[in-house]
Amino acid sequence: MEIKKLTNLHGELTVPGDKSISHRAVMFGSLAKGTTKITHFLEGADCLSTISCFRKMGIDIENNNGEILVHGKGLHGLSAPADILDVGNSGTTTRLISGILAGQNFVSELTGDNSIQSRPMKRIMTPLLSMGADIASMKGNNCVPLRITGHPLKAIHYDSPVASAQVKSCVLLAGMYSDGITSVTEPVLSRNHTEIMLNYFGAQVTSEGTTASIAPEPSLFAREITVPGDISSAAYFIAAGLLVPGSEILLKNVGINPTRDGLLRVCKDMGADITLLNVNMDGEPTADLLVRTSSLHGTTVGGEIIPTLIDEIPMIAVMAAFAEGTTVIKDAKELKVKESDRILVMAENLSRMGADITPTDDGMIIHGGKPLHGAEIDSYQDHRVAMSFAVAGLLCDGPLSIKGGDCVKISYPEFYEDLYRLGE
Ligand SMILES: O=C(O)C1=C[C@@H](OP(=O)(O)O)[C@@H](O)[C@H](O)C1
Ligand SMILES: C=C(OP(=O)(O)O)C(=O)O
Repeated sequence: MEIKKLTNLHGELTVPGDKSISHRAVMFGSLAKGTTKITHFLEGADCLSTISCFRKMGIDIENNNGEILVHGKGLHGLSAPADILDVGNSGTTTRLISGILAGQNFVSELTGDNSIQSRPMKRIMTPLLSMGADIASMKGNNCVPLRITGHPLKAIHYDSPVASAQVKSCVLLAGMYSDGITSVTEPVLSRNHTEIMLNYFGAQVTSEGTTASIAPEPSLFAREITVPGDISSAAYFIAAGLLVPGSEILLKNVGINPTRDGLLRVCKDMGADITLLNVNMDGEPTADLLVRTSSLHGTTVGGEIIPTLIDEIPMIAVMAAFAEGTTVIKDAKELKVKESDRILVMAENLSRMGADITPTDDGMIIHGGKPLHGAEIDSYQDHRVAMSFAVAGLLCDGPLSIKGGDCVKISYPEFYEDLYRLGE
């Protein structure tokens, strides 16, 4: 994939629906009674994997030109899949569905692509096993393929060693099939879409600080859900709008849930000109983001903000390379266990472009402002890496190409079209 140069970016864009919220809408809609209607659903490969898994468990899911109808069958309405469930590339599908499968009255098996087969699943197996679940890694390496023999579970309190919404959600979902109140405390608050949406469907979920609790056996009822634009997808346009000279873009209806909006706070620290318009705080908060070219400087990103921008760190690393001064990213060890090792992959590729970047054990140090040249970038089939370097390619000197650039289909199938449209 060759990245075309753009002189400036102008106009309006509605980014696709939030990936985390799209997954959850299909899952919870499947477990609710009645028909859930989802608009602005993200038709990326990850969310299509979630749809395919629930179809295999007997849920009728219609896709009418992007409007999704999930004909839910209630908490105990799933049926045994005839076939192995394919989670594709999606960590969210794998970890959330495992919590649901642990409480069913049937056996299921999950598998996925090479990347997902090397991502850690012990983090969900540990709490599920302590709830009495029967879950095993079929290769004995704590990764997928997983085999789950469902049955009723014991309620637990789980002190999670990682701030992970996937772990938290897995335990809360298993808690729906348990014999009492199940709760999870995490070291730092992670995204809370599960808590918000399960309550909307009729479950009783409470949150206090970094602890979320759920009551068992909820009656979930079908809902209408409009998925906000994904701030993780908006991130590439925020960065491009800030960095490409003479740009002004309006990103419409972007989700700004405080457990997801860390990127906006970091951009502000770096000197960005971003104005929030039409802020709507009902349910999942949203706003239109007006982004204008700004001269950026380095910053330090670490601590409690990390889970609120974890998927945006590849883009922040590229922004830091074009900003003046030093940026330190720390407390972000989780980057090593995403679709690729995002610390090493960002350091390798940015170095190829001539950036001054040092990977560390839990992040990276970037001395920005050096002129960057084009290079051949390897995405390692990681969608966030590909999109971050597409933005870098607009700005560097000379041509930039991305190996495996079509992996953007995981979270943003129309990414290149949207980018080039704003540059016309
Ligand atoms: O719950 C979710 O929807 C997600 C949680 C995060 O992962 P972790 O829970 O592993 O931090 C994030 O990186 C992922 O893209 C989506
Ligand atoms: C880490 C990501 O997703 P998942 O964990 O669902 O594969 C991501 O989208 O950046």
